[in-house]
Amino acid sequence: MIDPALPLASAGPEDRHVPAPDDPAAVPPSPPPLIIAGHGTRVNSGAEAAYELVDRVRGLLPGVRVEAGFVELTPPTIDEALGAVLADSPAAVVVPLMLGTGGHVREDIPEAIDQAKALHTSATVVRTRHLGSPRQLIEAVHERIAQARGDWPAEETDVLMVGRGCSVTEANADHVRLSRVIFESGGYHQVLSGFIQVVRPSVPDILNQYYASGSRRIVVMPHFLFTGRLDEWVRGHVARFQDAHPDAEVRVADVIGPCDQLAQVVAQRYKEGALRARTTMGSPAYLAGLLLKGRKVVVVGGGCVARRRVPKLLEAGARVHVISPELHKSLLALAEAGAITWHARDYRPHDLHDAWYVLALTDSAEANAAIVDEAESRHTFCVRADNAEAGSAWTPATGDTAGVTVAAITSHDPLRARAIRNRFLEIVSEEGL
Ligand SMILES: C[C@@]1(CC(=O)O)C2=NC(=C\c3[nH]c(c(CCC(=O)O)c3CC(=O)O)Cc3[nH]c(c(CC(=O)O)c3CCC(=O)O)/C=C3\N/C(=C\2)[C@@H](CCC(=O)O)[C@]3(C)CC(=O)O)/[C@H]1CCC(=O)O
Ligand SMILES: NC(=O)c1ccc[n+]([C@@H]2O[C@H](COP(=O)([O-])OP(=O)(O)OC[C@H]3O[C@@H](n4cnc5c(N)ncnc54)[C@H](O)[C@@H]3O)[C@@H](O)[C@H]2O)c1
Repeated sequence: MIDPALPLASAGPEDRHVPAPDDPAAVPPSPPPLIIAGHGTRVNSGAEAAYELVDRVRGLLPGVRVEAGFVELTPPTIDEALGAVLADSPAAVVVPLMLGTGGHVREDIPEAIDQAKALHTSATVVRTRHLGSPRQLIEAVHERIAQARGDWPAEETDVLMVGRGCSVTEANADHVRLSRVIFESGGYHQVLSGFIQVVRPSVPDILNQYYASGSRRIVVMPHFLFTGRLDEWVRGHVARFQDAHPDAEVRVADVIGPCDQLAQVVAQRYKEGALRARTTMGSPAYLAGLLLKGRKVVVVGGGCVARRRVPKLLEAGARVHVISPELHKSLLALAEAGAITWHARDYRPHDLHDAWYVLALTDSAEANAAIVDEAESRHTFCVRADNAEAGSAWTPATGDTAGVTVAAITSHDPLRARAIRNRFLEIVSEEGL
């Protein structure tokens, strides 16, 4: 039976489906939006600082939609902010704006993501690592300590690094580790850790310990992102200590604040997450294994890209015709040996007659466009080396080992495909799979 709706003759190039500008296939996918997942605060200046940071991150990520959501106290909530972006985008990246790995990172933020995803089930949401203590934030801490220290020499200054304190041991241990890093990289007399809640030693514990050991110049560094209640509590402890010990001097450093370094770390986390979001979505290409044995393949252009691809076509047993006024040395050797057929001239219409697969590999955009047009009209898959989106096939990075061919294909990131292919090959031989 013949479906009357089907054309009986193959469509000419003029009938090709040209994607409309609003067709999602016509435009490259936009980068996933970023949700900065903060804690929230009752203190207005803290909330303002969080939004100042959001603006700074926007400056570092042009073209990316950047929004904020909060665990509590400051609107909107993380699931509200995430839900709003998922209404317009198939993927999003959530960066926890948290220094440590406490309950917010482990439970509250994942729960908020699950809540938003329940309403957007096909969405890809990547949650990145928390901020931790990368180089930029250590630098910011040293700057805050230096500002507070003023004219005190570093080696005569004792530093109290104040962490929030929580019920997750690893998070508290990370804070103690950070103090060690600050000590070794800052040249201070001593650096000890104290906590504002849940665990000890407390801020007064350490201040008293410092005093008892003879310290009289102490910088207290509230290791928090923005001003808020915790920061106020630290200042309260210090004021009481000062009243009781007027012969000691204690200077309280500023919190990290919405500085450039913090914005850079958030942007860096976002980029890691955006890469994973892409990975989760995969390449837009459908990967098939072509059995080319005895079938005609036309390669137009005989330069560097052809030199890389022709040997693989020959390994698959294809009858390779290369059309090109000049040939790369290694291809010339293949032509002389009779392994390929060389047509020593420019591409001409009808050159693709009888071809099963075509590669447009010239360095002329006009020639490549004409080749793709002819291939389209013949319904023959065609790679276009200078403009992948205009072709109808992409070449994966491939490699052979132990009776298997592995292939990796990305989306316009051939060097990454190559690196992944290489790792695949290593895994196959290392693990004897
Ligand atoms: C994997 C590999 C397979 C192979 O070729 O066998 C491959 N490209 C490789 C290398 C490579 N490609 C480029 C450079 C130089 C640039 C650099 O150094 O960064 C190098 C390095 C080199 O040449 O060493 C540049 C480049 N590539 C494409 C464009 C045009 C565009 O994106 O629009 C441009 C810009 C051209 C320009 O500027 O004009 C397009 C494509 N390249 C693809 C495959 C397809 C899908 C890949 C995927 O998405 O996973 C796709 C989409 C279509 C296609 O061509 O089939 C192979 C490594 C494997 C191996 O090492 O064995
Ligand atoms: N897709 C990829 O992996 C990839 C990698 C590198 C470069 N490129 C791009 O692909 C194209 C080819 O790259 P290359 O390094 O092989 O270039 P190249 O200069 O080494 O080779 C181009 C070949 O095309 C031939 N040619 C030019 N006009 C022709 C015509 N009208 N008909 C037939 N043959 C013609 C030339 O004689 C030459 O042999 C370039 O546009 C380059 O920017 C793509």
